[in-house]
Parts: sequence; structure tokens; C-alpha cells
Amino acid sequence: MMQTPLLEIRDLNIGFDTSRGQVRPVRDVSYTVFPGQTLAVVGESGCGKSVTALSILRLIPEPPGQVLGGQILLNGRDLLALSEKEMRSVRGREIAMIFQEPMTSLNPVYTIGDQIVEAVTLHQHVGTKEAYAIAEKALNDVGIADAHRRLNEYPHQMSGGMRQRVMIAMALSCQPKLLIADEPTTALDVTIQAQILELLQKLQRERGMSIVLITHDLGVVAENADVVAVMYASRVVEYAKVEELFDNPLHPYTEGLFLSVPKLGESHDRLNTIRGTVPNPASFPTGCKFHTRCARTCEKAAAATPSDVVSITVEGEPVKVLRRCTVDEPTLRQIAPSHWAACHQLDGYDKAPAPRPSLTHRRESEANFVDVGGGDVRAGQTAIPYAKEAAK
Ligand SMILES: Nc1ncnc2c1ncn2[C@@H]1O[C@H](COP(=O)(O)OP(=O)(O)OP(=O)(O)O)[C@@H](O)[C@H]1O
Repeated sequence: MMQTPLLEIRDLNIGFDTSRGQVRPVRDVSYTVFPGQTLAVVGESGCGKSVTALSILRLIPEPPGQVLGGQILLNGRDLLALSEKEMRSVRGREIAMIFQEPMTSLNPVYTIGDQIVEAVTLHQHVGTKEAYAIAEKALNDVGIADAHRRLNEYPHQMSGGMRQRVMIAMALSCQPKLLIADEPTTALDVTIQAQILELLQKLQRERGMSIVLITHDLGVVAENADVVAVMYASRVVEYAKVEELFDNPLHPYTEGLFLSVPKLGESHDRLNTIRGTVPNPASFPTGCKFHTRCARTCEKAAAATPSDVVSITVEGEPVKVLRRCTVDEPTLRQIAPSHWAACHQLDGYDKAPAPRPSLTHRRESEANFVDVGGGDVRAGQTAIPYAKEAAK
């Protein structure tokens, strides 16, 4: 039986007013998270991952930010339609967020006990003594030994990994249904990073919590995600179950991300990188926003009839690309029951598996992934699976 999604983002559009006019760092973004599932959002810096996540909690600064359209449904209730008072009870209690740098959430002048207690009493009707007991248990749950004593310590008395555990304890003290983790381990060294991610998985299993995991690290995605949304320049360009994405990456950007991961046992003079840099929202290219960096459009242009090819300048060099890629913006197209990609040049990629990345995914999930019936999505129809399609 199909489960009901916990979170559905539908066609979200966000703008920011800047001195150079309005920029649109989030365009038509949709994703769906089921109970107990981890959805990873991957992409290079500036592609709109954090702005999308912050908007779930209605934390983008307004102004200059503005939600221009879309819905954010938590158990079917549109968070964008709630009053600020209603939203305050959603934050922390239903949805919690952790960040890369714990000190952005922890106040240096209060003990960690006081800070967790404050988070607890904000949402739960409990007395101070009980709140301290909950705080102590929360520290125990995240693997902090000698929790009773640690409650009296200040953040600076702890290591980075320990502070990250405290932040997780604080975020989870009210048993939220959804945790948004924005690059939670980027600032930590690899062994601590693995411990924190394992801790999140353990807590997720115990509590049936859903996670939106924002990261640029494909290794982290492989180990932790059920479903992946790949973002590029404000849009979701590929959306798939993790095993599908790793077995058969369809979008040339995703392929490029995989190729830039160093592989064990292969020596490289230098690592493959995706040519160029992520475009700035103030000056996105026309057509497909990836065409200025796309190896596939160049490869196909080399074999195309001249009238289908145009020359563009990339980093001072003339480059031949397919005209269509510079004019039409591709929308997400369903390629397989649990796989969508936004690219005009998928012929030949949609059937044969692409070169397999050496990263292997650990989670063979029974992940829910709404199948909207296969085949192309009709023009103008939104492509990401929604509960209403599932219910049909
Ligand atoms: N307060 C703001 N004012 C104006 N523009 C903003 C603001 N916050 C974000 N943006 C715009 O949104 C874009 C996307 O930012 P976002 O933080 O979502 O990127 P990201 O993919 O999460 O990158 P990173 O991994 O570096 O956090 C930025 O490049 C910027 O153009």
C-alpha cells in the first residue's frame, strides 16, 4: 500500500531582490519525502539547495527573499499558508534543522543543558526538572558519555564532533518528524563525519524520522540516501532512487559529478572536473542552464548537421553546442518508474546503463517512490511524483 508523503515540495519558486534586480535561485523545485526516508539534495555551491531547505521552515529573509509560487506540504498542510504563530510550533516540534557549523545554533554564553532545556520547554509542557531529565536523555541518545556532567558545560569546552552531537540532541529533543540536515558533517574530519552520519541513521531507524540531507558529497549520498534530487542552477535536473542514480546517471551534470569523484585503484594525473563554474543566478544562461558546461551537447554537436549547431564562447574559447540546448529549457522527463531527468539529449542514455561510478550505495531501500505510470510527462505537467497521482 502506498504511504502518504510526509513532505511534498511542489513547483517552488523563490526570488531575491538585489541591487541588480530580482534573482531567482529556486525555480520549479519539487521533491517528495516519505516517512522514514532520506532524500539527499546534491549540487554545487549556489545551486539553491539551502534556500529551498530554509523555505521549508519559512526561514528565508523576507525581504529581500520572496516565495513567488509553489506549495510546501507537510502531511498535506501547506506550510506557506500558515501564520507565523502556527509556523513557530512547526519549527522544532515537527521539523528541526541542523547546520554545518554547530556554533550557528549554539549560544556560547549558555551551558548546553540550558540550551537544550530551552528547546524542550518551548514545545513541551514540562517542568524544569523534567526538562533537564529529557535533556540528559537526549545527550545520552546521541552518544555523549557522562551526560549529567556535560549538561553544565559550555559549547567551547567541547570538540567539533561533540558540538555537532549536541546540536543533533537539541534538534531531536522534541521528536520531530522531519530533520533537515544542511551539510551536517562538512566541517568535521572523516572519522567523526562517519560517526555523526551513523548516529543520524540510527536515530532515524529508532524514530521513523524522515531526513532531507543537503550535501555535495556523493559518498555521503551513497551511504545515506534513499532518493536523490540533483540540483543545478536553481532547478532539479535529475531525481531518482539512489540505486537508479548510481547505476545509471542520466543527466550530463550528474555524470560529470560522478566522473569528478576520485576512484580507488585508478591513477589520474588530474581529476576530471566539470568545465567552468556554476552560473550566478543574476546571469543564468538561456535554454538549458548547463549547456555552457555540458560535454554531451559538444559531443552531439560534433556529429550534428551544421544548422543544428551554434558556437558559444566558454572561458574565452569558442565551443560548438546544439542550438536547441541554448534555446529551450528542458523540463524533468520520466525515463523509468523511479527516475526523472531534465535533458534534451537523453537518446541512447535512457536505455543503456552509463559508465558505472565506483561508489556503491549501501542502502538497498524499500523506498517508496510514487510511480506516475512511466513515459514522458506531458508538456506543462509537473513531473515529480505527488500524492494525488499516487492516490489514483
Ligand atoms: N539573502 C540573500 N540575498 C540575495 N540572494 C541570496 C540570498 N540568499 C541566497 N541567495 C541567492 O541564492 C543562491 C543559492 O543559495 P543557496 O545557499 O541555496 O546555495 P546552496 O546550493 O545551498 O550552496 P552552498 O552549498 O554554498 O550553501 C545564491 O547563490 C544567491 O544568489
